[in-house]
Parts: sequence; structure tokens; C-alpha cells
Amino acid sequence: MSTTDDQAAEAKYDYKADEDMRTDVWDENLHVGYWSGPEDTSAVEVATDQLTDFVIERTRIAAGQRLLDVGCGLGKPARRAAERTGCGVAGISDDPAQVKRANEAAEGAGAAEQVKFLHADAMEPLPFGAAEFDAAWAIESLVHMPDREKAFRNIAAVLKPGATLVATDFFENVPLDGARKEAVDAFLGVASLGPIPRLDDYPALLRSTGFELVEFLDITENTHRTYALLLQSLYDTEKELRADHGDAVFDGFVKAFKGCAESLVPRYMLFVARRSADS
Ligand SMILES: C[S@@+](CC[C@H](N)C(=O)[O-])C[C@H]1O[C@@H](n2cnc3c(N)ncnc32)[C@H](O)[C@@H]1O
Repeated sequence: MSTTDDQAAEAKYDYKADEDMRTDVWDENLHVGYWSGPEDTSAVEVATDQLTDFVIERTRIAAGQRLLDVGCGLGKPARRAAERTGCGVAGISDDPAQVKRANEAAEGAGAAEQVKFLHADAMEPLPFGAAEFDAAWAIESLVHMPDREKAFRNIAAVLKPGATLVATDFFENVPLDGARKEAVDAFLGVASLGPIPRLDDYPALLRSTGFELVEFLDITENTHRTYALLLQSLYDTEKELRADHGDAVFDGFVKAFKGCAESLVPRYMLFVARRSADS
């Protein structure tokens, strides 16, 4: 290592400034992969689509219905939902550059009529009418938001009563200490993520924001291979990454992904919730 661990831990990667690092190291799906078990050896682009498919199935969205994608990234999951189900999708991101890229990609795929992306912040009331959507999802975006309660209230306001919300999120089931705490702190710190919620708090959080929890799945073991693969990918492109982003950022990522790969943290969930009829 060319910097100390302390310097690496302090190095902050500018999450929004550089989309290309994430797509070069990983995929245009900006989320973890899903592997059905040890025998599933799918490559990253397949495994990340497998996670998207897992989410799509649970939205129960159908042709002609409208899906809200909260934290749409580069729009690959939304395009897949539209293609597989025939639904219309409105995606939002608080990053205008992402929105532009997502709309260009939808246009390129001939899906611009069916899939549209807008610049909007989920911490503010959303730019849609009441009860406009049949379903919503938030794939790995909640961990970027300072206040999940606000996000859920804003989403609830634009969903039909009985509509489905599916989300993936990180969580903590037991207080972390030692190597596991260090690994999670490094992971959150390197990309300014957090906070990570406690599992016990989740059902009440949903209830108080207009949802009922329908299904909860701990998919940590199905998704955790992500960190070892990310680490491998960092090493594969080490020279370019060090040149483009500096040693401190590179070393910070290595530390974070290595710690996670070795400690089975952070835990990762998928939940399905139903918009309450009376809120
Ligand atoms: C890890 S990426 C996931 C992107 C996409 N869901 C996917 O799976 O490919 C997180 C996304 O959440 C978005 N995001 C973070 N905070 C947000 C906020 N307050 N409002 C809207 N989008 C937000 C980011 O801009 C980014 O698009």
C-alpha cells in the first residue's frame, strides 16, 4: 500500500462525480448480484440482472400499469422491468447526470415512450400526482438517503392504496463490533453511505409511513459474493484506478471490500410492503 490505512479510511470517493468508475469496476446495474447458491456461477452482468428479476417478480407489475423507480441509477433495472412486463416506468434520481444518461440509454433501446427518468429528490414531495403508481421500488438507493421515513412517506403519497413497494436495503441484525464493525464503517465511509437501519426498527418504520410489511428476505448469503468480485475487479484495474482516482481512494475501496468479503457484512435484505388502504 502506498498510503497508510488511516489515510485510506479518510479518502472520500466522490460518488456522484464519477459514474464510470462504478460501471468499469462493476456493471450498469448499480446494485449487488444475486446468486441462487454455491452452484450458481453467473457472471456479474447476469447476477445483477438476477437481482433485478427477483425485485420485478415481487412488484407484480403488469402490462399497462405504472411503476415508480426511486433512485434509478443508469436506468438498466427500469428498462428491464418495462421489457419483461410491458409496464410503464418513471424513474427518479437526485443526480441530473444520471438522469440524462438513463434517458439517453432508454432512447437508444427504443424504450423512451415507455421508460422516462426525471431529476427529483426522494427527500422532497415527488413530482407526481396522488395515487399515480401501481407499484414502486427502491433498489439499493435507501442507503444513500439521510431519512428513510421521509422517503417512504413521499413514495406512499404517489402510490395507489394496496400498491406494492419492493426495496432492497442494508441492515444490521445484531450490534456489530470488532472486525465486522470496522468493515461496515469502512464500507459506509468510502462512499458516504448510511445510516444502516436495525432490522427490529423496520416494520414500525413502514407502518408509520403508510405501509404494511408483507415479506422480508435476508438475502445476504445470495448477494455477498459481490464484495469478493468487486475486490477482484479493483485489482484487475488497479493501475488505471490509481492513476485516475489516487492511491488513497483506491486503498480505501480495497480496505472496505476486503473487510466485507471476509466478515459477511453488511447484511442485505429485500422487503415487500403494501400501501395501506387507510393512509
Ligand atoms: C446504488 S445506486 C442504485 C441505482 C439503481 N437503483 C440500480 O439498482 O442500478 C443509488 C441510486 O439512488 C439515487 N439516490 C440517492 N439519493 C437519492 C435521493 N435523495 N433522491 C433520489 N435518488 C437518490 C442515486 O442517485 C442513485 O441513482
